[in-house]
Parts: sequence; C-alpha cells; structure tokens
Amino acid sequence: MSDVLTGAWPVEAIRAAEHEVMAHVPPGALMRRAAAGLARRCVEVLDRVYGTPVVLLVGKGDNGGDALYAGAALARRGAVVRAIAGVQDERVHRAGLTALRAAGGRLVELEDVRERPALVVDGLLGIGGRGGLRPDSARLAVAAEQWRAQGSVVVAVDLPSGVDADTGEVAGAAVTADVTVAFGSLKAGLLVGEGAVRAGLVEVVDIGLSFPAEPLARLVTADAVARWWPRPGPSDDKYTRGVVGIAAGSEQYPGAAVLGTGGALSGPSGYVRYAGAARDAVRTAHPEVVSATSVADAGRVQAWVVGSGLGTDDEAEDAVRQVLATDLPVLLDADGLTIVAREPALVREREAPTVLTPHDREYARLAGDVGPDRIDAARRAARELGVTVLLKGYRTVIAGPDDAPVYVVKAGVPELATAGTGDVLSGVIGSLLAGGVPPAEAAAAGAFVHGTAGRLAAEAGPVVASRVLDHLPAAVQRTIR
Ligand SMILES: NC(=O)C1=CN([C@@H]2O[C@H](COP(=O)(O)OP(=O)(O)OC[C@H]3O[C@@H](n4cnc5c(N)ncnc54)[C@H](O)[C@@H]3O)[C@@H](O)[C@H]2O)[C@@H](O)CC1
Ligand SMILES: Nc1ncnc2c1ncn2[C@@H]1O[C@H](COP(=O)(O)OP(=O)(O)O)[C@@H](O)[C@H]1O
Ligand SMILES: [K+]
Repeated sequence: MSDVLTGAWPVEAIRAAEHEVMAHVPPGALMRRAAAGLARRCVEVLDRVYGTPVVLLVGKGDNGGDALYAGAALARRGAVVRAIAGVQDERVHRAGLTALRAAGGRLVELEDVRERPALVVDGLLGIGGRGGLRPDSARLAVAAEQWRAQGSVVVAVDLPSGVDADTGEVAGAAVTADVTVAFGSLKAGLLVGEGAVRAGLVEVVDIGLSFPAEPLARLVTADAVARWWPRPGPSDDKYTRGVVGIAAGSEQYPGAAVLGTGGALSGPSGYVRYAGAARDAVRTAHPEVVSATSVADAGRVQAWVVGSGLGTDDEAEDAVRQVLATDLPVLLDADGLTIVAREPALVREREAPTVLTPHDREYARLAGDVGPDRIDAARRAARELGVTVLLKGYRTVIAGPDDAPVYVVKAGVPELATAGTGDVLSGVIGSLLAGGVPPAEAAAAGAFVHGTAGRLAAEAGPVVASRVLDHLPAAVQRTIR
C-alpha cells in the first residue's frame, strides 16, 4: 500500500476505497471522521472559537455534509455559525443541517450575513464536482474571495470548490483557500496546475482508506530524496562516483556553462567535465572542473547535460547529436530542446535514459500546448518521445515513458522564476544521472534540492541564479542528512 499522505489517487479510486471501508463501518462513520478532522483544523486557524463568526458555504452533496458537521462542532464550542446554501432549493445534507441546528447554528441567505466571518468553510463541492461552479455556487465563491481579501481565513473541505480533483483545472469560478483539508488521500488537483495555487496549505486527514493500486502522482519528500541520493563508500574513487559532462554555454552565453557546472558540483558525482566554448569562464568560476573545447575531446563520462546557452547553429547541433549518439544517460535543456523539436527521432531512437526539462514554451515546441492538465501533458510527451519529461513551473511534474506514477515536486518558490536557474537544475540532475540514479528519480531529487536552494536563497534576499547555486550545498545537506 502506498502512503496516503504523499500519494494522490484519482477520484475513481477514492470512491472505490470509500465503498470498501463503508462496507465495514457504521453508516456515517466516514463522514464523522472527516468532519472531526476538519473541525480540528478549523479550531487551529482561529485565535479563539467562542463568539467567533463562522460562515459555512454548503453545496448539496456530502462535501456540504462535512462542512455542516464540522460547523456543528464549532458551534458546540461557542462559535456563531451560519450556513449558506450554494443551491437554490436549499437541499443540503439533511442530517448535517439537523446537527448544525441542534448545536445552535442556522441556515441563512448571503444577504443576512452582516459581520465579516473570521473563518469561511468551503463545502460547496468536493470530488463530485464537474466543470466550473454553477452561478449559485459561483456567487458564494466571489463572496468568499471578498471576505478573504478583508482578512477572513478560508478553509476548503477536501478540495477548493471549482477545482478539478484529478487535474487541478479551474474551468470557471473557483474558491481560493488558505488551507485545504483533504480526506483519505491527496488529490492530484491539489498538487499541480491552478488547483495547487487555489489550495493553499494542504493537509490530509487519514480516514482509513487504503488503495490496492498505484497513485496517479506522488509528492516528493526529503526522505525519498535521501534514499535515492548516492553516498560515497570506502572503496569509491572519483570515477566510480560517476563523471558528469556538461556541454552548455558558448562565447556569447558563458553563464549557462558556469551555472550548469556549478549545479553539477553539488550533486553526488565525483568528477565534473566541461566541453565547450566557455571554458575560460568555467575555469575561473570552478577550478575543480576539468574542461575541453568540444564534446569529442572531453574524455569519458557517465552522463551528459547538453543544451543551455549553446545556441542552435551547426556547431550546437553537432554537440547535441554527438551526445545523443552515445549510449549514456543524457539531460537535454533549452537550445537542446529546440534542436530536438526539429528532429524528434534524435531522442526517440535512444535506448539509454533521456531526460527533457522544458518550461511551458519549450514544451509547446516539442508537443503542443501544455494545457490545464499538466500531469497529462508531461505523460503525453514522455510517452510520445520515449523519454523522461520534467515539466517546470510553480510545481514541477516528472513523468517517465512508462505508466509509473508521476512525481510532483513542491519544494520551490516563485522567486526561482529568474534567468539561469534552469541551468543550475540541469547540472545537479546530470550529476545524479552520472551517479547511477534512474532518470525519473534523478530528475525528482534534482528538482527537490534545487527548489529547496531557491527557498533558502529567497529567505536570504533577492534571488538570482548564482545565489541559488550558493545555497545548493546547504539544500542538499538538509535534505539528505
Ligand atoms: N463518500 C464518502 O464516504 C465520504 C465523502 N466525503 C465527502 O464527500 C464529498 C463527495 O461528495 P458527493 O459525492 O456528494 O459530491 P459533492 O459534494 O462534491 O458534489 C455534490 C453535487 O454537486 C453538484 N455539482 C456537480 N458539479 C457542480 C458544479 N460545477 N457546480 C455546482 N454544483 C455541482 C452535483 O449535483 C453533485 O452531485 C467528498 O469530496 C468529501 O468531502 C467525506 O465525508 C468522507 C467520506
Ligand atoms: N512560478 C514559479 N514557482 C516556482 N518555481 C518556478 C516558477 N517559475 C519557474 N520556476 C522554476 O525556475 C526554474 C526556471 O528554469 P528555466 O525556465 O529553464 O530558466 P532558465 O532557462 O533561465 O535557466 C525551473 O526550475 C522552474 O521550475
Ligand atoms: K470544497
């Protein structure tokens, strides 16, 4: 069984798991577990409960039922709880409404709420939602947005209403939450795309579900990275730890070479070689890197990183072709992706692991628009090209060419959106590949430490790529210790 705290299962699997448990517990028991976890979290976000105004936004399904039961628990502790129905006929969860009323709460109209609530509980839609919110619910999502802008805390029940649970797509109006309390397991829609932005802090309440099959996505943790990260043993030397070759940068863009080799120096390999026209800049910045002017002259390596700052002229294309013609793991980035987009057979015919690290615009050149379903986008390109795809962004998604769950990395911060940080990432992943780590795990581990370095850099001040590089050793240390 996979871990419900880090695995995200599709709605279909969650429904099946719920049915399995419901067959063995008294009616309503699962909802009571869910609502108890939700109420606990609501109490945590409030300074005090007694006398505090709370608004529940309640749809007609079980998601609304959870909100009503949690609201009843808050009302029993003295909160002033008002529920507003997001459906015209006020057909909300009967037993939940009875519980709320018994505790002193009331069902009211939006217009009746005079005092801004300290807490808004979003129980409009959960995993039963399809498409964007309908008008009656959408108007409550807008109200929640306005209260939030004035300082109310919004807690989403299971997932922010209007977010697609499996993809993270938001097709119309949706709630933005500060905290999402997910029941039973994560959902992919809480981890990627617009859903990740809407969800805020995500917490899983274990309601005893278990899953026979693999999840759709796995959240990458420091513990997983620590397990994957190679450590030197007594019989190792610099070669056995893996030699990584960096074919990046040019006279015009020496920075890509400096940042790429720098990233590689924080990886687990024992030796970093550089091949290209920026060797003087690399030598000055990193005396431990051994350099040559071309791929052909570089000497033996166990993995190559190729592409950033290379340009797309004949010389650059030669370097990419030579590297791809080897039977070694290769990471392709930036200009390398442009070259491969012109001739996909260059990667499709490879047998050794190939990792592509596109941002959205590079992805579009390779496989068309990313679209709202980023997991599907990464999977699609990985399958079509027979490679591992690392799709960059607020959340990094890594898909292999097989059916294995995708990895999602959320270690990063938006401050990483600055020129050259991708070059650092390519170097550290290349080093992991040279150290013998399989491609998806190398990409996931690299993205995790890179994201952590970005966060540390952001805590220290404005982020530029060389400062991400400066924080990379500390990021690795705190991840793998
Ligand atoms: N089934 C279970 O055992 C458990 C379910 N739980 C809760 O139940 C939720 C799922 O409940 P439901 O299956 O009742 O579904 P929801 O409560 O998510 O949705 C209910 C109804 O909303 C309507 N709807 C769909 N799309 C809409 C849209 N775009 N705009 C407006 N209305 C729309 C539909 O008529 C749908 O039947 C979970 O997310 C979770 O919160 C928890 O209580 C844990 C246990
Ligand atoms: N909004 C964001 N939030 C978090 N990380 C981001 C965001 N935007 C970009 N990043 C990260 O910053 C890095 C940028 O890489 P890339 O676009 O290749 O830059 P460059 O080509 O200039 O080196 C990637 O690791 C990406 O995941
Ligand atoms: K919800």
